[in-house]
Amino acid sequence: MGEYAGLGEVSGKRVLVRSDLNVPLDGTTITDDGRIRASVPTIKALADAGARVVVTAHLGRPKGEPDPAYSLAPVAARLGELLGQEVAFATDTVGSSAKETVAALADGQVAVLENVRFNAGETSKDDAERGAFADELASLADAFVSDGFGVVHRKQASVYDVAQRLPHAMGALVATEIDVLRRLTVDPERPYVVVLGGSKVSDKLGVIDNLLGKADKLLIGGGMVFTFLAAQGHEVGKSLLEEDQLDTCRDYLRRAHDAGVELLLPSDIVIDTEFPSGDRTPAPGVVPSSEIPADALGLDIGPDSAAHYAKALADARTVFWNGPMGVFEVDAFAAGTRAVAQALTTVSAVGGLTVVGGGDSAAAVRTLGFDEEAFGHISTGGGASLEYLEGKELPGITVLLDEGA
Ligand SMILES: Nc1ncnc2c1ncn2[C@@H]1O[C@H](COP(=O)(O)OP(=O)(O)OP(=O)(O)O)[C@@H](O)[C@H]1O
Ligand SMILES: O=C(O)[C@H](O)COP(=O)(O)O
Repeated sequence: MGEYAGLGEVSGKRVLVRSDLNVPLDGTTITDDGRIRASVPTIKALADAGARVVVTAHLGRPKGEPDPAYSLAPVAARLGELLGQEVAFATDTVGSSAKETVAALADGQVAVLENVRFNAGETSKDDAERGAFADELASLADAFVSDGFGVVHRKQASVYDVAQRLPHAMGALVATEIDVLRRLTVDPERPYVVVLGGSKVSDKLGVIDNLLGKADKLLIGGGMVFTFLAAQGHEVGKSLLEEDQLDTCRDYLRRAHDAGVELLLPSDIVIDTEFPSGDRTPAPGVVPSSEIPADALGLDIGPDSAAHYAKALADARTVFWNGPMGVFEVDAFAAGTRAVAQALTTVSAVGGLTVVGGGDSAAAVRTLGFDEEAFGHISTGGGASLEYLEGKELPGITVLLDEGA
């Protein structure tokens, strides 16, 4: 016998758990298992309470049909290691393998269903198509726990529609993440500094709109830098550039100035002539950010900028960081990311709140050898945490709070 908060007695019940197990893979090798580890407590609590736990999750962005490169099989195996118990794996999501696997579960056992995005209904914009797939998912379970914080900003069948079809509860991970992010939005201790980088530039520019009214300083790094530099009229060579966002960046620069928010751009850039690839030895150089050669591309913030950013973070009491400062996966372009991570640990050490959000940012702090405990909170959500900070409605959260659901 055992209960789960919000669901009551779950012993003997089939409980569908939506986790975010979208981890970086090199072939079938998981290069960072942070999201799997973060998903364990909810799955374990349900299994310990005697539930028959059915985990559904996505990996990458397959095109609505099976694609072996995106199979969750290696993830299920790793989950089994972390749970210390066997985890069954269904080779489809709602087909005969899923049905047989779920039917074979005993109380306290766990199964993982194959990548939910192998089904077109999962991400369909058509409510009926999504609903029909959610019906199939829901038929596998008696109750639903939403624990995939990294996907709560997606109105997708396994995140949103399924919650309308089953008794549901918020998982422990989602509850913790929301709790920390609330502390960033409701009266954050100042100075409040936000560091933004990474490569999903247009996805992330939107958050600046909202942060201009909230943060004291905004530090820009990663691929995001070059659209700002281009907006200032600089040559950016072959660097990542989103031409259609130039006006937006100009607007942000002007508004930051008017609002007295320090919007910092790097003064120097680490460049190379090619994007790093396995068979080529990097040939990094450093140039002022206003002098990027036409045949080069920017791959990290330069050493002067890294030192300047570390200084800008030194007196912060609250920091949110999303997106690496450079292509940290390659050592030659990791120094900027390392410097920012180091500066955050210093803020944490003197009692400030530091939050790292984003799959790659979280992976970066771990692969660069930092102790996770040196940060206040490492969020499993990239886009999700940004949309929360933007003040946007998160469908995967509102559906849980909706009494009618
Ligand atoms: N100057 C740059 N040019 C191209 N890519 C860059 C540059 N700087 C960083 N990157 C790449 O950005 C990627 C991470 O960006 P991304 O926006 O996905 O961040 P994230 O922390 O994973 O957030 P999310 O979880 O939202 O995806 C890394 O793989 C890194 O190599
Ligand atoms: O990696 C993420 O941010 C989440 O797993 C969501 O993935 P998505 O951006 O493909 O929806």
